[in-house]
Amino acid sequence: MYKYNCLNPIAQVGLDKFDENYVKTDKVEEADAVIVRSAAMHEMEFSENLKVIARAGAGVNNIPLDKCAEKGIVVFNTPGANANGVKELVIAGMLLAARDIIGGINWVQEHEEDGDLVKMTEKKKKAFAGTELEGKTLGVIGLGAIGVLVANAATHLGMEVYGYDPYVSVDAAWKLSRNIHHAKTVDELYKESDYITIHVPALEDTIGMINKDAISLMKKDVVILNLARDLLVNSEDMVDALVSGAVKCYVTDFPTPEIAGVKGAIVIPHLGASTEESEDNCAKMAVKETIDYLENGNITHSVNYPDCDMGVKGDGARITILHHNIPNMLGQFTGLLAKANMNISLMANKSKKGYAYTMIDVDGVAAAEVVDALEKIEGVLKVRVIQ
Ligand SMILES: NC(=O)c1ccc[n+]([C@@H]2O[C@H](COP(=O)([O-])OP(=O)(O)OC[C@H]3O[C@@H](n4cnc5c(N)ncnc54)[C@H](O)[C@@H]3O)[C@@H](O)[C@H]2O)c1
Ligand SMILES: O=C(O)CC[C@@H](O)C(=O)O
Repeated sequence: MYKYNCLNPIAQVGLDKFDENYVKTDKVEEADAVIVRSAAMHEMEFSENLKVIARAGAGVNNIPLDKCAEKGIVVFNTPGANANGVKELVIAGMLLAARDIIGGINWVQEHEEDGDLVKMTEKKKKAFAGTELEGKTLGVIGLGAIGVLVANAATHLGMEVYGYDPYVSVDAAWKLSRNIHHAKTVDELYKESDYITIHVPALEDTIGMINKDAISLMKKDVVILNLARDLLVNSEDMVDALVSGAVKCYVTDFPTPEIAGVKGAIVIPHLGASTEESEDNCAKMAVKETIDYLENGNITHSVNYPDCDMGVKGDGARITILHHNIPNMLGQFTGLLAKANMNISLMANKSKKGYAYTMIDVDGVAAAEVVDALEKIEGVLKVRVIQ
């Protein structure tokens, strides 16, 4: 029996995938698995029992990845599961920036009781006129799951699109329309674009990347969209740019006291992934990853451990070992098993940066003293036996 805890509301269609071997608990300290959306986990203490954290979403900057890795907790996310929801909100954001749709709707609401609303409308509407997206240039920073969808969709709106991503995956490159211009530097993208949208994770080298220096390279009246993370944009520099008119409009999915209420800022309350479809997709993927890890030890879409898959566990025991990526670990594991006269039927070992994962299928059961001995090997972080 496994216990799971949800730190945020998670779509029921995903939780329904947990069968009778799983029970929901409100006590995070007794959970084997935690399913989370945006809840901040950096200050949390993790119990020895916690084996997996599944982020029903893409961004993982709310989770202390290294602390989890050191405690032998595998963290998953759900790549691409909410990408379409975000793409559609980016398109909406560009349209809201291009025309004063919000101002117009607000005006109608203010005058909804006026008897001569129809006549007033025809006089007033020029105040809310705008421009079209067709023919304008869009720069997309980050060509991952969301960036590719946004870039491709924008070409269908008749926009000229530049994409920048020095680390683009082969998979993403295959999906990218051939009409997208490849920006070799982000500065080139800044210079060319009427609209700029950013779709990168919050990392050391991306935090604050949209700052006064970057803005100084952009066209005057540029529209900037940030549905990725607030930290990517230096808010002080953005407020200055909106006030001076260097940036015409800043569309953000992250309300902060500095930016909310500034003229030219369109501030959305983190709704990028808040669609029925995205929430369902994320929940289903997060639960599937969790079950496969708990029951088979397989890792798919982890952000702090390597992916590693040996299929469905067979009749014998499966020993899984999370450990540091250092020399002679495999030799020590197999040596111990050989000494205990245990036969290995299947084995896999994968590494990712400083961490590694070894899966070993043995015939029969795994003796407790062997497990104890494995746990004592220096560099081993967690040993699990799935019987
Ligand atoms: N508003 C929301 O509700 C919402 C929803 C989903 C994702 N997000 C945010 O959007 C981000 C992107 O999501 P995704 O699903 O496309 O992720 P992804 O991992 O598929 O794509 C990220 C892309 O950024 C690229 N990248 C990394 N560093 C870069 C750099 N310095 N310059 C240019 N490109 C760089 C990577 O190569 C990758 O292709 C997430 O990390 C998350 O923070 C927000
Ligand atoms: O869970 C959410 O609503 C937001 C998710 C989003 O920020 C993400 O990074 O996937």
